[in-house]
Amino acid sequence: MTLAQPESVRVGVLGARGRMGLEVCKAVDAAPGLELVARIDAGDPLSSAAEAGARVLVDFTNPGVVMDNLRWAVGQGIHVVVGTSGFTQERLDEVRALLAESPGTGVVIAPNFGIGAVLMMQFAARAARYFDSVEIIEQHHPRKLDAPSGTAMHTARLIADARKAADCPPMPDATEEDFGGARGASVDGVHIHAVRAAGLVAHQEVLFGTAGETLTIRHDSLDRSSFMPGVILAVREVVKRPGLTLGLDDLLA
Ligand SMILES: NC(=O)C1=CN([C@@H]2O[C@H](COP(=O)(O)OP(=O)(O)OC[C@H]3O[C@@H](n4cnc5c(N)ncnc54)[C@H](OP(=O)(O)O)[C@@H]3O)[C@@H](O)[C@H]2O)C=CC1
Ligand SMILES: O=C(O)C1=N[C@H](C(=O)O)C[C@H](O)C1
Repeated sequence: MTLAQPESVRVGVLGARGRMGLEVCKAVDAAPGLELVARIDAGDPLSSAAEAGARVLVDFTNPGVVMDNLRWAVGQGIHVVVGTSGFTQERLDEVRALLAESPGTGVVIAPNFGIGAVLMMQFAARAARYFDSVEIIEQHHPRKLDAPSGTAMHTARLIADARKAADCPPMPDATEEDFGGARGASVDGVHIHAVRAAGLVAHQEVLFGTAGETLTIRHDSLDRSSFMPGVILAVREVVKRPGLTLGLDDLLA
């Protein structure tokens, strides 16, 4: 008697020739139970993913095209794992509205698939209420298109929410003159400083300060392989989770 094998999950990668896309194709190819059926990059028709029978698409493209990809995929009932940055509240609301029209379809959007980065964000949210000041310094390779990074923006929002919930007063800051953005970008009241330099991959520090002490929480992605366990976990989970899942926190719980 032969036992029926569970069918493998057919996966397509959008942005397949990019820095992340190349790594994701390798990781999907090597993952038991997943089958890489489509590698799609700029200029390739999205319809080739449907023709290849992709059940899940992984998107590592760029903030300018990711919403079109999502509109198409969710319209087809194809689950999507999104790593691409650039997700504002308005964009997330649009994704929720798209999903409401396509019950049963799942989308996971994670600002960062690195386990250490997920923990860094959780720890930062936990610490936020206990310090007078907090600023974020993110550092990336110079070919990154967006600044601040999606991870830094998400961290800032988590910190702002935690401080609001704890009724924290505004952070002390006497700056009156700021020549050309020296204080960085303010996201929900949290300052983010974006560094771009050759040799870097993806790094972030969250610097807390209060009377007589500081706390620095730092995460470094030294290689893009750091993101792969999180991406593969999301591909396996998205087929079981209709609707929008934001971040990896629920998947790791
Ligand atoms: N969530 C996470 O953990 C991580 C997220 N990221 C994010 O992922 C995104 C990609 O990063 P990275 O791989 O470094 O970027 P790359 O520029 O190396 O790769 C993006 C790829 O997408 C291609 N592309 C552009 N338009 C389309 C389209 N319409 N359909 C399919 N492919 C398209 C690009 O082609 P072309 O160059 O010709 O335009 C390029 O090959 C960024 O937003 C980055 O911030 C990155 C690392 C980790
Ligand atoms: O472009 C990158 O490289 C990265 N992008 C993501 C972001 O914008 O936060 C995740 C990670 O920082 C790497």
